[in-house]
Amino acid sequence: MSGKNWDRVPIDAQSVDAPLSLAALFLVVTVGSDNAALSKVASVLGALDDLVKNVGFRDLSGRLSCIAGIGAEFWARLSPDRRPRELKAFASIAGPVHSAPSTPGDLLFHIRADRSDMCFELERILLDSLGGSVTVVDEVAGFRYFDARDLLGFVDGTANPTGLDLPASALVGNEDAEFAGGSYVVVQKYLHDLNAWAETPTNLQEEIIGRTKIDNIEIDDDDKPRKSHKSLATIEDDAGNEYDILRDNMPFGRPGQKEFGTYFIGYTRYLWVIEKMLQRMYVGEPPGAYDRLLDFSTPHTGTTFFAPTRPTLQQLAEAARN
Ligand code: HEM
Repeated sequence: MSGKNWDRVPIDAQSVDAPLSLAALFLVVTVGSDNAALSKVASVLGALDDLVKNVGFRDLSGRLSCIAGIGAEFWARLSPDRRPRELKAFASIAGPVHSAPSTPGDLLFHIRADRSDMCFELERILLDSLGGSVTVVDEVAGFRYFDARDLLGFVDGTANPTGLDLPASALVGNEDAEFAGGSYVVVQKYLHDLNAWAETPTNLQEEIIGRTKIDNIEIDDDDKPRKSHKSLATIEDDAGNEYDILRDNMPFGRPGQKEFGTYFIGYTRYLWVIEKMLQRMYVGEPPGAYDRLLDFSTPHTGTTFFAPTRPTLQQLAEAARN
């Protein structure tokens, strides 16, 4: 990882570094176009920490946390003059076989806890406070599944940065000093074709992911013409520096509806890193050799946000409330 300039997680960052939880809720909303909606949302954002405390204090061992992310369009309404350098709407991608859509979202709330009732309670109170000022466009309740596996049966999250690599990969640094400590967040809701996956022999599944299934060992495929998901998602610059992101993907589903999914969420210091991962997955490297994970996984949403530090969130809320 290049350009390390964090010697600790800054205390005013939102809870990007919260430990992977047993439950999560991903809530995406759009905000009404009138000024009343703007000022209502601003006042709720300003009080978010208190809302989290109200629910979180009822069981501290539940480790409730909530990150608010702001989309590019809504950011421009909150703060027309200052914006994080790379913030823009998710750009849809049309690969030779698979496409990634761009879908609306003004605000993301990434709620995590070790108890799903705490996630539920915070979402309920949050939406109650926001009232008619927002429209819910997507809401997904995720759960931790055996050994942190996704519904395809592979352990998901192993290569995440830890220790000081975490802030160095996930939090903006001095390259954009005004927004240092914030994080770009990209989400995509994927639905899987589990029948087709089940018919795929395990050795081919392992080739597609780039790790063994049972014991989660990396498979070296750097010299292969058809790269695995793991290799396509590994980003290096010309000098050989690797750029990581922080993922907190969660399985979700409704077996009765034959719905089986992975909610992808990535936090990154540089938005271009996730954009490059997506290009390599959808267009392929070399072009055409796209990520075969996509033959079994279809994205239904795609949205980009910026999660500013707590003081920046307060300032934005304060300015827009008046
Ligand atoms: C259907 C959705 C997805 C599933 C089920 C999935 C699953 C996995 C699994 C099982 C691994 C290997 C273990 C690990 O290191 O976590 C992995 C690695 C990784 N994935 Fe995904 N993934 C998905 C989508 C994405 C997307 C959309 C991105 C980025 C835009 C991404 C980025 C990465 C990265 C950076 C790694 C680590 C690569 C390394 O070894 O350095 N994944 N993913």
